[in-house]
Amino acid sequence: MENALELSNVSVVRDGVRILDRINLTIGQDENVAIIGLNGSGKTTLLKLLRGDVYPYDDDEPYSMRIFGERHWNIFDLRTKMGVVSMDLQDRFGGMTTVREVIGSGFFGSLDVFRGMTVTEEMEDLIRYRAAEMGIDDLLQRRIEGLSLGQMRRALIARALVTNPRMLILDEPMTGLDIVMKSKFRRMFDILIDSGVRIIMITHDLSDIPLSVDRVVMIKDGKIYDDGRKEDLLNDDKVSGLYGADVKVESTKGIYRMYLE
Ligand SMILES: Nc1ncnc2c1ncn2[C@@H]1O[C@H](COP(=O)(O)OP(=O)(O)OP(=O)(O)O)[C@@H](O)[C@H]1O
Repeated sequence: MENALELSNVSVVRDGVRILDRINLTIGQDENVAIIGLNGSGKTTLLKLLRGDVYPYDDDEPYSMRIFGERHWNIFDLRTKMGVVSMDLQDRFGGMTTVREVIGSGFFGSLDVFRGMTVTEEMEDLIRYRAAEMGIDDLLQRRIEGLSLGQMRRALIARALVTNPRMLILDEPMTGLDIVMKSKFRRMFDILIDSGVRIIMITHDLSDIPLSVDRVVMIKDGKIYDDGRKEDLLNDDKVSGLYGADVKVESTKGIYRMYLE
């Protein structure tokens, strides 16, 4: 089986600054991964690279990047196989858009489904199915302007899932959620993983990492700082090295927490 991702010696340069620096990263199709690192370390740029929003820097040294085994991708096909939930997406929908439209827009990679696009009965079924899976099927006709953060986030996850992607990339999906909602989201991601969806989660908070995500990739200053199993990397030494501060890490029943000494 081909790997989901294979990056070899890949850099991203913006405005003359090397934001990702000769990254080597392979993620198998059965893996679920959390990507952690300080603000500005390059996590979101990595996501943009995978989505085709930014391109590898054509360095003197050769690089290669394969996604689901392919070197070249039609961006539209790629985006149906890789669902993304990110904070910037949340701000880009107008308040009058309904939950159904938000979810349906996932079929077209757009922010509005009704601009000359046909939503088939099969698509409607999938919209309802994913809405029900996220527990928001009663909100389908609601405009998003009055939604809570948790409801909106669920709508965006349903949107990302509507094309039955192989992989879901979550860029800080728990930011702004309260402790109870975070725990619900963690369990929801575990259920999705059980159902066969693979997750790559970018996060600042170790307690966001679902039980079923067992690999951690640490990014520091645009480089892979460390990469391995959760239980080997989420400890005082490694996390303190990553953040450049005295960090204490604790775990209870597979959920990790960190705090500054
Ligand atoms: N278009 C750009 N031009 C110049 N620098 C950029 C550009 N985009 C990002 N950067 C810089 O690249 C670095 C990495 O940014 P990135 O958003 O990938 O970090 P991040 O790890 O996702 O941070 P955060 O956790 O704060 O979201 C930052 O220093 C950022 O300022």
